[in-house]
Amino acid sequence: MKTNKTSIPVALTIAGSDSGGGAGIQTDLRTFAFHCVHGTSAITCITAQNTLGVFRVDAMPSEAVIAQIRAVVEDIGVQAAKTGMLLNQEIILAVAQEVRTLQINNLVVDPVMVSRTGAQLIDDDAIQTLRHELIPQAAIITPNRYEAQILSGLEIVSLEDMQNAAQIIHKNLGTKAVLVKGGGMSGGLKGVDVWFDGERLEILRTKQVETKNTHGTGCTLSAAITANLALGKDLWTAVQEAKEYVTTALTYSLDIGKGQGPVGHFFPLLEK
Ligand SMILES: Nc1ncnc2c1ncn2[C@@H]1O[C@H](COP(=O)(O)OP(=O)(O)OP(=O)(O)O)[C@@H](O)[C@H]1O
Ligand SMILES: Cc1ncc(CO)c(N)n1
Repeated sequence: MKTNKTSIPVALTIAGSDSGGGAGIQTDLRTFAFHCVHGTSAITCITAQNTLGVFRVDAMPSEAVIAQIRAVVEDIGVQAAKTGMLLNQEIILAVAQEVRTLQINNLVVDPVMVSRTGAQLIDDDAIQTLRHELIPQAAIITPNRYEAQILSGLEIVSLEDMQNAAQIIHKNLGTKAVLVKGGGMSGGLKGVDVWFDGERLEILRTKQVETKNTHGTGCTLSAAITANLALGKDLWTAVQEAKEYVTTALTYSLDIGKGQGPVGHFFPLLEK
């Protein structure tokens, strides 16, 4: 039997491993697969994590992160890439240098700094390096409420605050577009995101999904944007379709573990 020689877009995720499979590398690769995009990865750290929390984090040596990125880009090539949990200043610097040297385009930076519950995940030096070295190379960054507060210097409680923060971040940080995510907002703003690209200020609204199982929403959203860019979609279309994807994944979220379960990606199969 002859094999089908399939040409397929390729995306790269530079992120941490989540042993519970709900966020990080695991959900990124799953998201790429459900977009029919071949997923490649550079692992930055290994978390011992489940639906209840993160119990241990081990960083990879920055040389190992560099080697993974080079192995993928120099042989296979990537149409788009995303960064997730980069953990420390040394890894952020290494990633920023590789992105520059290898001329990785269509870069989506999910600036994982603070969890949706408000806990800071990386130290202050690392935040400065993310801000000055990596974010200026991004096509889009996707901060949650708390990350947008750090990057803009604004306290964010209202939709107007989200809009102002998106504009300040765009002006000060040199990224092409900003999506401030509303998962950490209260009341009717949960699920409302704000987009700014220097010209258009848009509000992405969706129905609020009533579930405690929201683990991995941020990773899924940025991975879906990356997959859509790898497929050749423009940035705004990539974001709109990714927002629809994460909303559907939330409505199919998985009731596993004793805490916050992950969003569910199997809906295209379940809906058949
Ligand atoms: N209950 C909800 N209903 C609808 N949309 C939601 C809900 N919770 C989060 N979202 C959406 O999920 C996406 C991720 O946003 P969120 O603010 O949760 O990111 P995050 O904090 O980076 O996520 P994570 O928990 O993975 O770290 C956004 O599009 C947000 O609007
Ligand atoms: C590995 C990893 N990356 C990102 C997040 C943020 O959701 C997480 N909890 N774990």
